[in-house]
Parts: sequence; structure tokens; C-alpha cells
Amino acid sequence: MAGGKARKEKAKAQQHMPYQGGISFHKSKGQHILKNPLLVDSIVQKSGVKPTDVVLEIGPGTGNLTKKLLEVAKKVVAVEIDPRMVLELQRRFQGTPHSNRLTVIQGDVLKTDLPYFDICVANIPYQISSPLTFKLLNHQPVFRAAIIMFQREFAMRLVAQPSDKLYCRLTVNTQLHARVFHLLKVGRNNFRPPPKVDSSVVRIEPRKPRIEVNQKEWEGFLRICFNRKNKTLGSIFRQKSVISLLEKNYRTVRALQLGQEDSLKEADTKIDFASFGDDQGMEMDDDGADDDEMEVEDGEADEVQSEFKDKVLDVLKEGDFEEKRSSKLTLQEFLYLLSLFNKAGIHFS
Ligand SMILES: C[S@@+](CC[C@H](N)C(=O)[O-])C[C@H]1O[C@@H](n2cnc3c(N)ncnc32)[C@H](O)[C@@H]1O
Repeated sequence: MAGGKARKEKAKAQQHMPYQGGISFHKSKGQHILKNPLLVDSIVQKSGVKPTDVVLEIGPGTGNLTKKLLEVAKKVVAVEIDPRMVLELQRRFQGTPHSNRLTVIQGDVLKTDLPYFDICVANIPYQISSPLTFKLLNHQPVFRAAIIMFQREFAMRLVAQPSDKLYCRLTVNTQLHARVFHLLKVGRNNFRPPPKVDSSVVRIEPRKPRIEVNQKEWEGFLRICFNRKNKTLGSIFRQKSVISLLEKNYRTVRALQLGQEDSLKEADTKIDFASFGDDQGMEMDDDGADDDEMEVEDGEADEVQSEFKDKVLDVLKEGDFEEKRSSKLTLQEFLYLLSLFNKAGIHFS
């Protein structure tokens, strides 16, 4: 009797254990599986998955979230990089009523052409947070929402508002394409093995219609604005390095417009906006003070006096931006300032 009771208790306890399938987890692949079934329920419930939805899951692991998603969705397409996990998923769902509604794609989600989906729900490896977010935001056709677990700090950057400490280039870049909401704080002990950081679930809703910008223009512009986000735009756009970059670009664009190939050669077309920050504007290691640690020259000594500089400063004055700081500008203000620069023939790509 005592043995039977112990067995029953063990079986009961196992029901509430995360399904691990005897697999060892690799931290290098961000393998921290969800071990709290109540949390999994809560994520699925907050996602608002409909019975008609095709769900994209990224990094299904051993399938704890997948199982709940299959219970509420029409279909789940899961992309998993680790072949051991893919095998485990197939074993877990084989012969269950769900098996024909689950498609597993083995591969790196960043290199995979994503299929159609209505909604994405995922507990992802945190090292791909930034490229994955931008991949999703560029995905066509536009999906309804993505409900994603991120490292807490990354999540707070996505939802930050002007003046918040974590408001940065990533925030503005993301909010250009989507509205982002914080859904749930998740402590590290909800995972096995526990990661070193706390997490948050956010809901990303792509804007419909999209705000159309020239992506290269926008990125070059934001790199400069966020190079020192707490400085005034007046002092950023007075810097010699910024003025000479913009002037080179201005001359190149003018030469192209006039079809003057000789002036184009003179203009030296090499424009290096990349020196003003990384690709996505996401640095998790800084203190949120600035987007980039690169030292830039500023101050009177590095200023240039030129007609072109006056042209740039006139744009700032026209929009009343000279004394404003990127850390406090709204998305609409960034869009407006870029449009003023472009109207004056000043380009960032
Ligand atoms: C944080 S775990 C989540 C596991 C499961 N969804 C859960 O919540 O229990 C992340 C999963 O993503 C997988 N993964 C890591 N890098 C990936 C990539 N580039 N593409 C697709 N899957 C990836 C890992 O193998 C792991 O299974």
C-alpha cells in the first residue's frame, strides 16, 4: 500500500514537472524550458489565440508551450534549431489527437523563410531577441500579434516611452512598426535551468497600415540622433563629424540629381553612418545613458563654420528641435524632423 501511495504521489508530481524527455539543456542555445504549467496557461490565455489561428512558435524545445497552443489553435508551426528537441517533439505528440496539426521545421529561425501565421507565441532564446524582432516586424503578410518572452531589460526597452531611462534606438525602431505592450513579469525560477536574468512577456502588434519610411534614411538618422541621446540635437548636429558626413552625402545626392558624374567622383561617395551605432540599436550592456559608447567629438573646437552647417541648424530651428534631446522625442517628432531634413535636401543614406 505504502509503495502504491508513493508511486501515485510520484506520478502526480511528474504531472507538474516540465517535460524534459531526458534531454540535457544547452545554455549556448538559450535552452531554458518553462517549468511552471500555470505560467504556460497564463501566456496562452493572454495571447488570445483563436481556434482559427495558425500559430508560429519559435524554439518549442520539449513542447510545454506547444502542447497548450495545440489545445487552442487550428495549427502550430514550430521552428526549432536543435535536432534532439525536434525528435523529442515528434515523440511527444506522435499518436495524439494533435499530431496532424503540428508542423515542426528544423532550423535556425533567423535563416528560415517563415510560413504564413496569424499569431506568434514563443519563449525564445534571448541571444536572438533583436534580429528576431526585426525579422518579425518585416514579415509579410502582416500577422495579428507576437507574444514573446524576452529578457526583462530588452522587454522594457521595447515598451519604453520618451524620458524613460531605457528609451533608445531599439525602442523607436520597434515602435515605428508596432505597438508594444507589457503583459507579464516572469521570475527566473519559472525556468529549468533558471537563466541569470528575469524575463517579461510582451505583446507586439504590427501597425496597420505600416508607417512608410525609407528604411536606410531612417536608420542613418536615428544612429546620429541616438549617438548621444541626452545631448541636445543642436550640439549633436553641430559636431564636425556629423556635419562632414551629412555634407558629403548632400553633395553626392545633388550630383546624382544633376547627373554630374564628375562631381560625384569628387564627392567621395563613401558614407559611413554605421559608425554611429550597431545594426539594430540594441546594446544590452550599457547603462541606458546612450546608444553607443563611441567617443564623438563635440564642443566649439570641433565645430565647423560653413554654409552647410547653417542649413542643418536652420532645419533644427524651423522645427524647434535645437534644444530638444532624443531621449525625450516622440516617434512623431522623429518622423517630423526627418521629413524636415529631407525637404531641405539633407539625407542620411
Ligand atoms: C528558452 S527555450 C524555450 C523552450 C520551450 N519553448 C519552453 O518554453 O519550454 C528556447 C528554445 O529555442 C531553441 N533555439 C535556440 N536558438 C534557436 C534558433 N536560432 N532558431 C530556432 N530555435 C532556436 C532552443 O533549442 C530551445 O529549444
